[in-house]
Amino acid sequence: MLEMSNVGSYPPVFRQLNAVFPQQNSYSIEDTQDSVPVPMVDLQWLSLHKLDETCKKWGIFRLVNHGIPSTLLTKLQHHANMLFSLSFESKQALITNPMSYFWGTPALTSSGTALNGASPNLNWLEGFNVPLSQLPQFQSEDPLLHGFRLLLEEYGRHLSRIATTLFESMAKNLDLDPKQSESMLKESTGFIRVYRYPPLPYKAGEAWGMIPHTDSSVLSIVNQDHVGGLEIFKDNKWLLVNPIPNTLVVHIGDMMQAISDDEYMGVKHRVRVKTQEERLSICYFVFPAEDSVIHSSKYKPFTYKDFQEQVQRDTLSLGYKVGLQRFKV
Ligand SMILES: O=C(O)CCC(=O)C(=O)O
Ligand SMILES: [Fe+2]
Repeated sequence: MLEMSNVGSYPPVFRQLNAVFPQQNSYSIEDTQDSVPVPMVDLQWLSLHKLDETCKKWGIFRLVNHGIPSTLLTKLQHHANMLFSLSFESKQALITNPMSYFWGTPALTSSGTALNGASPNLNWLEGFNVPLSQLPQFQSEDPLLHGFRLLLEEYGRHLSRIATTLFESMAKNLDLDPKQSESMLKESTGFIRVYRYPPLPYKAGEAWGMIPHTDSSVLSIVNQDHVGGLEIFKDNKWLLVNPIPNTLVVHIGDMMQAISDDEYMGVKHRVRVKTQEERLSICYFVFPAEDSVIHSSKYKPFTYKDFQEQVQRDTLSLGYKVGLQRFKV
């Protein structure tokens, strides 16, 4: 149950309507959403065939036997929760370069600041952006932050191992040009985003933790807590991807979709917020090298930099990302 004393930890924009917390959920996820049997992929006993089929049919899968100790997952979640529960002002002061603290939108500039602009869509979330390759530069005397950094580094090493194994297997399945593959996963392009989705005050009406989108990444790997709220758009329905302990959720990102010539398609997803419970998720994204050209029979040649700039323009002018459609041949 949410403590009123925690309200000072939320960015002010999420507090103004917080005078009264509702006693009951204004809606129930279970009423409107089915839980969906997203396929499981076992990393230890990886079946290339199953992986291929799942990427083609779903664009998303659950990953088990990933080799991340459950104690690391628990410790990281615990640390993230402690950091989020600090006051808003402390987070602004403590989460500094190369990390950044953002809220209201998951769309960030390349330096990690929130791209709020004129966007009419307030996403009900706050987060820490962590560029993994720059993390060693982050120095803090604060023991909580120092511990957080060490955990992120350890977690980042696992995620980079997992993303590499998955990507190499996908590249084999798709018979990708090794030159193209080489620029897709760079040590320098791994990011972690740690999100907290505050509870949605009853009076705030409709708001999404994250509005519907596909990810701009090559691959994204999501570690969600027990609360739930991640939904995917499949067969013309929004379906809940309920949390399963020690199980990650892997998304095919736009860049993987492009180099696979749309054989693997990312699935549109969103995050629903609850009225009484906040949700934590820890997401890893890997992107291509900025300047390497992405070739595809379905899209005009473009670099990830071109793509990101287009996404930023659309986010500012329209309030959402158009994505790969902008590059269709
Ligand atoms: O928090 C989540 O579960 C999903 C986050 C997400 O979709 C994203 O950052 O792109
Ligand atoms: Fe996403």
